[in-house]
Amino acid sequence: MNVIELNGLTKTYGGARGIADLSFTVEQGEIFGFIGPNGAGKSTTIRTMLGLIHPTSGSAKIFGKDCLRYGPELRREIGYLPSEVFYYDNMKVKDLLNYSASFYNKDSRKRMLALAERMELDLNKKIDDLSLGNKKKVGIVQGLLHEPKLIILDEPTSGLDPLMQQRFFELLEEENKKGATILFSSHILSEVQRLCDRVAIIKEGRLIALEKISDLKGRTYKKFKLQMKAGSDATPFAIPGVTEWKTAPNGEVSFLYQGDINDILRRIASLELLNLWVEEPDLEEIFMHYYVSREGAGV
Ligand SMILES: Nc1ncnc2c1ncn2[C@@H]1O[C@H](COP(=O)(O)OP(=O)(O)OP(=O)(O)O)[C@@H](O)[C@H]1O
Repeated sequence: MNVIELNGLTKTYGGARGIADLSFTVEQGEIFGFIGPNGAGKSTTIRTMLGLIHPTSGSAKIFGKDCLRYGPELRREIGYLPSEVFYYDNMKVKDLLNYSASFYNKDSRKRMLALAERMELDLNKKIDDLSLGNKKKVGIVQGLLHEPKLIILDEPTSGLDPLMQQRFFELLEEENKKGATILFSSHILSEVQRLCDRVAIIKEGRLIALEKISDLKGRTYKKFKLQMKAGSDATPFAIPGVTEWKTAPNGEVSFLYQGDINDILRRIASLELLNLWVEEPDLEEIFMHYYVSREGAGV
């Protein structure tokens, strides 16, 4: 079953680009990464999905229901962590969380205590006195309090230290095992690599790729680094499939390659080399390729 379904979703802000013609689905039980550089349109997409802003055209459905028409009903089933959290600073953490819990027909007290303990959040502190990372934890507990079926996280880890990030990821994995579907928006690519099954890549408001993480990592790209003898000719590498071409003053050359591995090895064999390395690129390097250009060789 599709938990999220976007069809040609478009939002312009007074003529300026927000998002354009976005279509993708997220299935029940997935941890889905939503990746893009700053200003790509991630928050706009999420706010439209939550029924908080009106799309200019196209539609967004959650659990098969239109996000605008059924907004309030759907939001009860969603845990949302916005990229920036704002609170009434004078409140105590527990008062805020109890207030949030009162919107749902569940007794969330036990869950609140368990989540707060897990995330080392002091419920008796005033929100005013909390650091940025601790405020983020309030948002996390608030978002997960009602055991939502869909968890939408917009840049969730900013401000969390590495230990807390780890705890948070474990928590998300547990929620996912219990059946929650998760949409995780980020520009930090290693997070997506660690947690997600599939990823949508968005750039300048448009979807530019939709991939399984395993496909992205496994078969598509290899990273070559080679040290050529001085004065060697690099033209054998001016072929489609070679991107991210970089040269260093010591004659070292590196590039990403996508294509028939025999083809590139024959070209390498035609050169006089001092050294050669073949590595798995990390996702960062692969995504950079998407961000910068989708065409041709970089030689
Ligand atoms: N309220 C608004 N009014 C006008 N333009 C907006 C508004 N909100 C977003 N935009 C524009 O829409 C585009 C997408 O912005 P959005 O905040 O959705 O991107 P993002 O991927 O979430 O970026 P970031 O990672 O920086 O938060 C940007 O060009 C932004 O300037």
